[in-house]
Amino acid sequence: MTDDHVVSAYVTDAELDAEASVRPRRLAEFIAQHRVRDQLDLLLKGAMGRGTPPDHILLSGPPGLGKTTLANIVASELNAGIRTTSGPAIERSGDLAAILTSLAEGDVLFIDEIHRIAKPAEELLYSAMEDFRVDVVVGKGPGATAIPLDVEPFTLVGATTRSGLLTGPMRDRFGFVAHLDFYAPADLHLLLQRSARILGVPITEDGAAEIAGRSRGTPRIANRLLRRVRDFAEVRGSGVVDQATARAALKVYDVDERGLDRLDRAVLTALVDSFRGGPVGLSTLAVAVGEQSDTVEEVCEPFLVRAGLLARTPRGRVATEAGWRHLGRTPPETVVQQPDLFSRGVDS
Ligand SMILES: Nc1ncnc2c1ncn2[C@@H]1O[C@H](COP(=O)(O)OP(=O)(O)OP(=O)(O)O)[C@@H](O)[C@H]1O
Repeated sequence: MTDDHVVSAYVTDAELDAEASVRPRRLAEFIAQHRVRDQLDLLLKGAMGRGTPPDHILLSGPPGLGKTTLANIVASELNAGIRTTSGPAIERSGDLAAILTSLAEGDVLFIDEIHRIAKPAEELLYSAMEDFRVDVVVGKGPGATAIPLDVEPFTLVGATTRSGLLTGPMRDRFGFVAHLDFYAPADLHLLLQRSARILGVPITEDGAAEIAGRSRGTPRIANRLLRRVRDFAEVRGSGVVDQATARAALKVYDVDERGLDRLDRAVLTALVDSFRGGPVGLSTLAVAVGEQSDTVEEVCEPFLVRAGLLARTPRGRVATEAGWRHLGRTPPETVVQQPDLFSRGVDS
């Protein structure tokens, strides 16, 4: 899914070049996620020492946290070539066989959204991953023949936002599985300073902190907000990204101090003001804010739930205590308590 709102974790095609300019190329430049970085470092160095390709690698986690970046880093660290494709792009097993048989020894094959690969292609991938060979079936019915083809030893890097949708046999074939988690504000602060340095944007400590706190734990959003604040600083300010500039710029884009945008706040406000905090059904809530149920469910709710501002209960959506307080209201005594997953600083 792609959409263009400023705090979306998804990338638009128009942004790809802007993203590429700040994308880390080596493991040492990859900010935070220390556990994953350490484990990958060992895996890659071990394999390089032995002169064999490392185990296949599965990266899971929400969009915008660095899976594509890590896949490219794996290839650079191994001094290997990389071929990139995605699950939905592989419609027939023949498409995948063509890619696999054209790989050079030691290449990295990166398959994004690997949970969306078609079943016949997935089965072909099993033998390629395990035995470095594929059986390509030629013809149909009783006359069909399987032609075995060799595949050069390679490393598959699979990325998925929905690891629960991967089949057991697929998951079992990855020797290394890593989960990327949301970034703590302190890590996004470092990331923003690095990006600002690369882009030649002067940024102050409090400017970086202001943007980091509004970035929903997601590097992609942090980098996007930095680009928007830079525009504001250059057009209406002195060119320096400081706290006041960041606040003024993000007000223009309707991103509040927790990273909620206009629609997120509309949902929360409707829940609190029109339904006394809920519970209320999704479709009723969607009508109240004049949006499709899908948009509320897929675009707003995942963040509101993760930020501990809204809870999904069997009886409907409810505003949590933090949700009431975020809008500056006093919650009723019976309100749902919900942990705030963002401010805990996961995995660092
Ligand atoms: N740890 C990190 N350090 C520095 N920059 C990062 C880090 N993680 C992500 N980024 C930056 O954030 C942007 C998004 O990262 P990336 O494209 O790798 O995310 P993704 O998880 O593959 O997202 P998607 O699932 O949408 O493909 C990139 O511009 C990348 O440079």
